[in-house]
Amino acid sequence: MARLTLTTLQKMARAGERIVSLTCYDASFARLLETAGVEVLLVGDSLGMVLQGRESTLAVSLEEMEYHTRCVAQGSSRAFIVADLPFGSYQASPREAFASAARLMRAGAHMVKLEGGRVMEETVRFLVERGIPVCGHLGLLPQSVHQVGGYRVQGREESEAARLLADARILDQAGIGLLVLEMTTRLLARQISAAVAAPTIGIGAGPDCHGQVLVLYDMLGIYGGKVPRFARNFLEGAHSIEAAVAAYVRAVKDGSFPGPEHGFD
Ligand SMILES: Nc1nc(=O)c2c([nH]1)NC[C@@H]1CN(c3ccc(C(=O)N[C@@H](CCC(=O)O)C(=O)O)cc3)CN21
Ligand SMILES: CC(C)C(=O)C(=O)O
Ligand SMILES: [Mg+2]
Repeated sequence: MARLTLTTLQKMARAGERIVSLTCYDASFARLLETAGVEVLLVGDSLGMVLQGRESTLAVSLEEMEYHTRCVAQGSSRAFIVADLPFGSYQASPREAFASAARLMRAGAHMVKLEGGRVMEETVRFLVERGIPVCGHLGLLPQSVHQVGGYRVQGREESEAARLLADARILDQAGIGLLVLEMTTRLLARQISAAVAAPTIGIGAGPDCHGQVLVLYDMLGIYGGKVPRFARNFLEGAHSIEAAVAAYVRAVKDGSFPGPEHGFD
């Protein structure tokens, strides 16, 4: 089977077919996940928490992201690979972002993801104009955890929701190809999903996004730290890891995941 492209993902979203994504950090899981039907492999800086045991994503280096991106790319032939730009590798300037993004693309990513709204407008344009597809990330921004003061739901206040919706429009206009929405209210995620051209991929953002993503270790129930309420352990009741991932793929496709208990009103 041929490689999934951004164009195919965007067509799926427009046709109402939900996009299925999981985080992935190595070759063996890359093969297993895409064989089970996962379409987007996200090499997330969450690896700082689930692989390295740190309490935030801030310490993850660009070298580490390159290494894991290379591992995932080696094991994958079908999925669309998105790699996180880690903290400190892109915020200072569009040029810094381009240099970092180029390293992830050369490691095998098909798109890079960066956190932030209007402050990233110029950077998104700079990368996209130079041929690097960009995924936005709004809502809870784990790289800003010490500014926000914790991993909390975003957009509950009306002014905050209005700012996030405006940020989504700005990123969309700047040329993002996908948009991750993390830990927002269901209503805000629905409004953003209707307002932007880029397909939205939700994590703790309710069922109305164009797709869903979870941290792999959360959906297999093997993360030792605090597991967010929006995650579900799909290994429970499954007889193998492959079956657990297949159950996740089915649940996202048929809309049964996420349920109300995995979201925020
Ligand atoms: N294992 C793991 N799963 C994730 O989803 C994840 C990471 N790591 N690392 C990067 C970010 C950080 N995330 C987190 C981390 C903790 C909570 C959490 O503790 N949430 C509580 C509080 C909810 C609230 O205050 O409203 C929860 O019960 O969900 C949420 C998201 C999401 N991402
Ligand atoms: C949870 C996803 C969206 C992420 O950014 C990560 O895994 O780092
Ligand atoms: Mg991340």
